[in-house]
Amino acid sequence: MSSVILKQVSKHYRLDAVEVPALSEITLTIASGRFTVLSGPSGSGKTTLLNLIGCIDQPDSGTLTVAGENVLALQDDALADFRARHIGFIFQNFNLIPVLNAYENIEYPLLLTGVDTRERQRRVQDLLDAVGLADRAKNLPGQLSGGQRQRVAIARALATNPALVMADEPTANLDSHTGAAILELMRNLQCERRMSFVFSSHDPNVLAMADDAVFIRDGRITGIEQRTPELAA
Ligand SMILES: Nc1ncnc2c1ncn2[C@@H]1O[C@H](COP(=O)(O)OP(=O)(O)OP(=O)(O)O)[C@@H](O)[C@H]1O
Repeated sequence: MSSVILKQVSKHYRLDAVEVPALSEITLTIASGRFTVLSGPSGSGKTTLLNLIGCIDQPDSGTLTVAGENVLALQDDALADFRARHIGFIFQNFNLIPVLNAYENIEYPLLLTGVDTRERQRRVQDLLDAVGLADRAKNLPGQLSGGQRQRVAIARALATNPALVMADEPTANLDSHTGAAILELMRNLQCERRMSFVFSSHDPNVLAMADDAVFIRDGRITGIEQRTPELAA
C-alpha cells in the first residue's frame, strides 16, 4: 500500500523578481508502514518536499495523494482537519507549547480532534510510557532536557495515530548520544505501530536506519534505494 503518491510535482519560490526553483517534476511513491529518509545536500529541496507531503504548502503543478486523499482538492478548513487527523509532525526545535506541561502538550492534538476524555487519558498515558517520560508528565518544556523535549514532541506527533509522521532533521539539535537514543526510540515506535515515517536528514545515522532512502539534488530525485524488503500486507 502507498501512503504518499507524488506525480510530476514542481515547486518554485519567488524572491523579489527572481524565481527560485525548489523541486522539479518529482514522481515518487512512499510505501505505508516504512521508514523513509529524504537525503541530499543543503538546498536540495528536502524541506520543500516534506512541506508538500505534510500538506503545509502546495506545489505549482503535479498531483499529490496522501493516505488515499487527493489533498490538492481540499479547501483550507478540510485540509487543516485532514492534517490534524492524519499527519504528525516532529520539529527539530521541538515546537512544544511552553505553558503546557508534557502531559498537556501530548494531549493537545487530541483536544483539537475531539477525542473524548477517557480515550485521551489512555492515549497520553500510553505514549508517556512509550517514550519513557511517565515520571515527567507534569514538567513544563522549560523543565525538561533537549532529549526529553524531543520525546514529548514524538509522543505528541503520534497521539492521533496518524497515517504519516513527518520530521525535518529531528536529531539536528541534539548531541550525538541523545540523537542516537531518540532515533532508536523513533524507529522502535514506527515498527511497533506500523506507521509511515518520512524524515529529512543530513545525519548518516538516520539514513542508516531507512527502509527506503530517497536521494535529492537540485530539486530532483537522483536515486531511490529500497534497503529492506516490503512486508506483505
Ligand atoms: N521561502 C523561500 N523563499 C525563496 N527560496 C526558498 C525558500 N525556501 C527555500 N528556498 C530555496 O529552495 C531551495 C530548496 O530549499 P529547501 O529548504 O527545500 O532545501 P533543503 O534540502 O531542505 O536544505 P537544508 O538541508 O539546508 O535545510 C533552495 O535553493 C532554497 O534556497
